[in-house]
Amino acid sequence: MKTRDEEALLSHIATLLGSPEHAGNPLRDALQDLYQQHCEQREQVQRLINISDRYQLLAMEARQVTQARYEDSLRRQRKLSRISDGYQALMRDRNRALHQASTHDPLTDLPNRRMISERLEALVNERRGFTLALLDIDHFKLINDCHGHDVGDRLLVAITRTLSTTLRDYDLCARWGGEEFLLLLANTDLDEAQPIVERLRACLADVTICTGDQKLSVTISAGLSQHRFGEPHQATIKRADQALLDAKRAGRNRCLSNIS
Ligand SMILES: Nc1nc2c(ncn2[C@@H]2O[C@H](COP(=O)(O)OP(=O)(O)OP(=O)(O)O)[C@@H](O)[C@H]2O)c(=O)[nH]1
Repeated sequence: MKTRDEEALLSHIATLLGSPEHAGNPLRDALQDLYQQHCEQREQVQRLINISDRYQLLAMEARQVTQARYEDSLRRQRKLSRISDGYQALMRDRNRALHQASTHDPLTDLPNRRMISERLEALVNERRGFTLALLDIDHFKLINDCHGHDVGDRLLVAITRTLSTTLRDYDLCARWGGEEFLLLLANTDLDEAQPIVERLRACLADVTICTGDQKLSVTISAGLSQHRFGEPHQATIKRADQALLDAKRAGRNRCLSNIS
């Protein structure tokens, strides 16, 4: 029954029950009880509906609070993970920069003494053959003294560029000291290394830089030595250094090999 019909019926019954005209009707008491009972049940149902509505409202509010908390925590987690990603990228960059700084020379960007020493030690441990060439710029002090340290630096960088482009991909060239470079020619014996270093010497002699209206170039001296199996790499370097000294003493601008 529709609520409006029910309301009309109840109102009609109430009118009937209140009318003195029906006071003696034998069905009046039964109708009165029925009316009473119906009204009580109606109130009870209404109370249940109210409780159920409140419960659903509370449940909905609880769901909304939970959802809001979940979204908030998700936002925080995303923010944290963005911060963590950024931090990790920063650490990666820092580590890369630190590694580069600890293994490379800042002026020329060539591998430094530490890096080539580690490579040499590895080659010795693996019992792989190699030849070393120690290169030294002739009279470099004169360049610094006559033209200044900045010009000396530019010349070092220009020489480095030619060294890097002239060598084979698998050779390694490191800045060994101020104006000294150490070339590692892996899997190469002295006979093969000599023409390579000679060619390099010729290329380096062609390197020029301009300062004012002057063009500057330099020559280099080189000492070569082949690694002997079983000896530490320092011994091979020492022999290359001795050959370099011989090249300097013999007048510079030449390559000499240590075959002793
Ligand atoms: N511009 C510049 N000069 C450097 C650098 N490192 C070392 N030097 C200079 O290189 C010069 C090396 O001089 P010496 O060892 O006397 O040798 P040299 O004048 O080249 O003479 P020889 O080796 O005997 O031919 C010094 O003047 C150092 O100051 C550098 O990074 N930049």
